Amino acid sequence: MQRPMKCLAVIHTGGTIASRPSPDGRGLTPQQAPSVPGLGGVEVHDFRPFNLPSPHITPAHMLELAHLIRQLAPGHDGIVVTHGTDTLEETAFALHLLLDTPTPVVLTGSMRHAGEVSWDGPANLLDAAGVALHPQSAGRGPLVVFGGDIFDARTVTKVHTTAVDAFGGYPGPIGRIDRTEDAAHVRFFATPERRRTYAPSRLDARVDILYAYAGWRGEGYAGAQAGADGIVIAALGTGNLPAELLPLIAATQQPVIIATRTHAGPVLPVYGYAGGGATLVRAGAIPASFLNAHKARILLLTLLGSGLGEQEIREVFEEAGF
Ligand SMILES: NC(=O)C[C@H](N)C(=O)O
Repeated sequence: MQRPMKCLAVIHTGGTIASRPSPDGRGLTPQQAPSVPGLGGVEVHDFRPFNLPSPHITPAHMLELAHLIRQLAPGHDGIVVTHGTDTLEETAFALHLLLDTPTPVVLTGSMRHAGEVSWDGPANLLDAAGVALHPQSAGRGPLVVFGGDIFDARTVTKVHTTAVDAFGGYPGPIGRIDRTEDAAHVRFFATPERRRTYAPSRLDARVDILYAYAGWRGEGYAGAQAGADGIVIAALGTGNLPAELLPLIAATQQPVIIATRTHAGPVLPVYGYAGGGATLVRAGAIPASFLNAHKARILLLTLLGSGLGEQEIREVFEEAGF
């Protein structure tokens, strides 16, 4: 039987978009999920699996969200996920790796809370709903909509701590939504590359991220090597490190992924001085391609949770299977 009108699922997870100043003066806390303003002719179903500031979101929450979306997708034309902005890109990328549903899934949030004159929650929510219900959004994988820009989950990243245009990332938005009084105008400029999806039973491996800096001699590395199932390093430039790291990486049994702390561009094994990218790869490290360190971590968690071994993990990163 055909559904009478379009059905939108809105999954609220917390974040500033659900926050208010706490009555006891502690500061902002997630309290009340917002409702989608003025969506005529659309049946909206709200879900609240948890209500958290996004620094409290874990990979287990991401897996739970993926299960919920899989259940909801067949009965809805689009799905919006509201989320705190701090870790939104990690959840978006996890869903990108976990979901193969054609139903559009769109994440959004806000940078200002409901008590501020510049509250951006309602506009972002309405934009996200407009994109989620747009026929051309299907089959593109999870998207992030913020400030009218549409981003793909693989490349989007938070670029500002306070501005309402808080999201960007190289090479930028893949589309745009603008609203006039009576219509939403959605334009896509690019189609995301094909991606592989994975079905891990758990996302509970321990993957540590270490951040490189001038003069790093490997402080903190031993702890990661002793306890983690995998290590991601936010390295320098095209994926280079101080010389002291080379023997440490060569002696590590777990996968070591080399990302970059630079904000855009690939990791390439070109430099041959001790600690240069070429020497790290010869020592067994795996370049993260264009993924930032925290997305490389989500990918490694997903691959470890799917039971992949080191060689298969290497192939996924090398062949950009994400
Ligand atoms: N704008 C926000 O949503 C930031 C908030 N700290 C969060 O990520 O939950």
